[in-house]
Amino acid sequence: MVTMAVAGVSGRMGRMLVDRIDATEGATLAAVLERPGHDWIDADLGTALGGRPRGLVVGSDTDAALDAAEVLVDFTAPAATVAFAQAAARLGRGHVIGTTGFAPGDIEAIDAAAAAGATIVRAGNMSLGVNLLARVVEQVARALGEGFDIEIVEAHHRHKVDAPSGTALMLGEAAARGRGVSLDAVADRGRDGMTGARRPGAIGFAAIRGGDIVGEHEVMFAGEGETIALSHRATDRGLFARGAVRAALWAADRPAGHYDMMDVLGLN
Ligand SMILES: NC(=O)C1=CN([C@@H]2O[C@H](COP(=O)(O)OP(=O)(O)OC[C@H]3O[C@@H](n4cnc5c(N)ncnc54)[C@H](OP(=O)(O)O)[C@@H]3O)[C@@H](O)[C@H]2O)C=CC1
Ligand SMILES: O=C(O)C1=N[C@H](C(=O)O)C[C@H](O)C1
Repeated sequence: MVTMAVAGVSGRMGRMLVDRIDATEGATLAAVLERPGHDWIDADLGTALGGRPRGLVVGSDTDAALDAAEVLVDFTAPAATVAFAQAAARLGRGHVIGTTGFAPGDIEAIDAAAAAGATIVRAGNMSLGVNLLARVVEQVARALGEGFDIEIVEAHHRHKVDAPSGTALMLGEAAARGRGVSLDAVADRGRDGMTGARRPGAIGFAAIRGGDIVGEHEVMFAGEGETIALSHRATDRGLFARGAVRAALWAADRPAGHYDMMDVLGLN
């Protein structure tokens, strides 16, 4: 039985993770966390979720949660995630990171935590479909070369706070890998006003925000006289929770390191 803790348990993904862990054979929910000062702190999780008490109290003490659990599943916010990774390193635990919106320095801190003893699985998208799509995008980008312009369009619900989405960046990285370039060198992340003509070799990003859209991504390869479009549409957030719990089961008996969902799915 793999013991798991969920961070950000009151959030959209936090609630999904509780349901998914409860439904997964071989997984048990051992601790739940919210940020200090949150309304749910010290409440029984079952009651906070509007049901019966279940004898699990919402806390804000990361070390106590990691004493109780082998793996922390974390869909929260960048600053919180970096601190969780450092705690996972200190205590030698697994850390599944679904959080997006990181700055480059955050990724360096997560890498350092993995090097210092945490078993980290991090992915901007935990679904099988998107991870397969990333593989296909890499191959298509390699095959087509710079005669085709790459544009990535993503759409999400009105509450999303980061753009481009973690998934869009993951797909951009895959396309850049296919072309043998660094995404940082070619990304065009926002156009407005007199932008000038498209930069040759750019990988462009556009973000739509509205309503309750779960997550939609399209990678467009626009050439002369033809366009190829590869897309993924998530219709149920439970999809991401399923992938995250699979990653947590996988991480429980792996050595420390920084892995991604391709490792979990056996696509690497
Ligand atoms: N990789 C993937 O497959 C997916 C990734 N995501 C990503 O997951 C993240 C969360 O998304 P979502 O659930 O929609 O967002 P929500 O805002 O609904 O949930 C985030 C939760 O984290 C809590 N939180 C913030 N700081 C801390 C902290 N220090 N300790 C504990 N809890 C904390 C928030 O509390 P409060 O509201 O009080 O600040 C909130 O409850 C986003 O970055 C999103 O992009 C989402 C779906 C899939
Ligand atoms: O915030 C979300 O909701 C999602 N975030 C992830 C991202 O940034 O790509 C994954 C998914 O698209 C939903």
